[in-house]
Amino acid sequence: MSDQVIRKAKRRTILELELELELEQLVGSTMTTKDYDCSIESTCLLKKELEDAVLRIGELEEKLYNLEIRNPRKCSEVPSLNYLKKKRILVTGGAGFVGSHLVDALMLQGHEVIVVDNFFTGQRKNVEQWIGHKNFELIRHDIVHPLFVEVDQIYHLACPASPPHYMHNPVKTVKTNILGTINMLGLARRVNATFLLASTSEVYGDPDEHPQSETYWGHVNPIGPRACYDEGKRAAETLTYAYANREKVNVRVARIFNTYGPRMHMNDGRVVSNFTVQALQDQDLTVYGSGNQTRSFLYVSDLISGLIALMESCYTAPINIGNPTEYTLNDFAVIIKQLIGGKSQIVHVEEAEDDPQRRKPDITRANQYLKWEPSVSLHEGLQKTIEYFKEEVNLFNLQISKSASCTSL
Ligand SMILES: O=c1ccn([C@@H]2O[C@H](COP(=O)(O)OP(=O)(O)O[C@H]3OC[C@@H](O)[C@H](O)[C@H]3O)[C@@H](O)[C@H]2O)c(=O)[nH]1
Repeated sequence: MSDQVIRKAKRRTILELELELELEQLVGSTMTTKDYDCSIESTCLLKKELEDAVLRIGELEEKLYNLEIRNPRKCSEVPSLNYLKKKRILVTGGAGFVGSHLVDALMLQGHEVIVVDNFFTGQRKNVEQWIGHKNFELIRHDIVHPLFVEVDQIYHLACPASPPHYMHNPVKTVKTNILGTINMLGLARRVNATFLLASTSEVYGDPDEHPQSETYWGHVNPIGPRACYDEGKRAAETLTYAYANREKVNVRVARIFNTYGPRMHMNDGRVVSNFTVQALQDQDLTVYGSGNQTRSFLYVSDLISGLIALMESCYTAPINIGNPTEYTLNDFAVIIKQLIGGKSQIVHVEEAEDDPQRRKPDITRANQYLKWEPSVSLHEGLQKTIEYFKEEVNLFNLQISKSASCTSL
């Protein structure tokens, strides 16, 4: 689906919300006028009628949604591949931020894609452009339970990736990484599928080697607040190579560094979404700790090309996928502020526990074996991300004023 079509759909939603809001304000003002003339009973009656109408609208919206699912929508054109080239591909976590961009790319190549997501952080709207397409299937399923599907490739992305999200339920995060990965590796073994694990730069912990190359073993606090994710992904890597060595599963391991772009959730909690949304709302940009810690930021389309190149390669050892241009968080806050403008100030708040102090990928391997390197500059990637968040913030503000006007009725 093109950016233009997405933007058009969003504009339509905003327009619809604006209309609803106007209508509600109109009804509200009618009520206030009537309030003076009518008895308390008639006001209550009106309120009841309005509540019934809201319920009815909800029912109709649900019916509309079901109809939309039954009637195939107009999806983007995809090439028709012959049976030798066309693959059946499972993407776990395919309704998430990264997963849904991967799904778009695979669908646009003409493959059959099955998305499995438990919708903890994934969102149906990220993949709804494909619902009804003959090459696409969406399954609500939690991969801590086994899954039986026939596929040629598995991209295993399922797991919350933002620190506040993965810390929210650490036991569940560990279960997803261990039981979920065992289930997906078991599936890969049964159906002889190539398995790609979305691992992370967090396996290096708070690194004492810089930049981080794949041969570095890491520096992780095994009982700290980040351990559920860091150790979970380390265990997932261990399982992946155990299945590769003992069960002859064909595996790939991508160590993904900080990635950003459209479809990040407004409340994602990671720095790109936090700073951008804060700046767009004229709120202070919250730098955790001194702001001297560093990160390097990869635009999501670059990550997707790296993941696909890895899956299609024969390279089985872990490989870093990230952008090697490093920024301090202080500098990054200034960049966001300059791009967005507004009245926000940059403030320093409490440091996050066990926050890695320096992070920058060594991408020599990706360069050498995948001929991959990032192609989108930070400036270009941030412009696209800011445009996306502008629309999200507008939508959010409309929803807030809508619910405020409902409550005041
Ligand atoms: O509002 C904020 C949010 C974050 N930060 C800081 O910004 C830096 C980056 O934080 P993020 O939460 O975006 O991401 P982190 O680097 O901590 O973790 C990420 O690492 C790589 C991926 O695998 C995961 O997406 C995620 O775990 C940290 O130093 C953090 O303390 C702020 O200063 N302010």
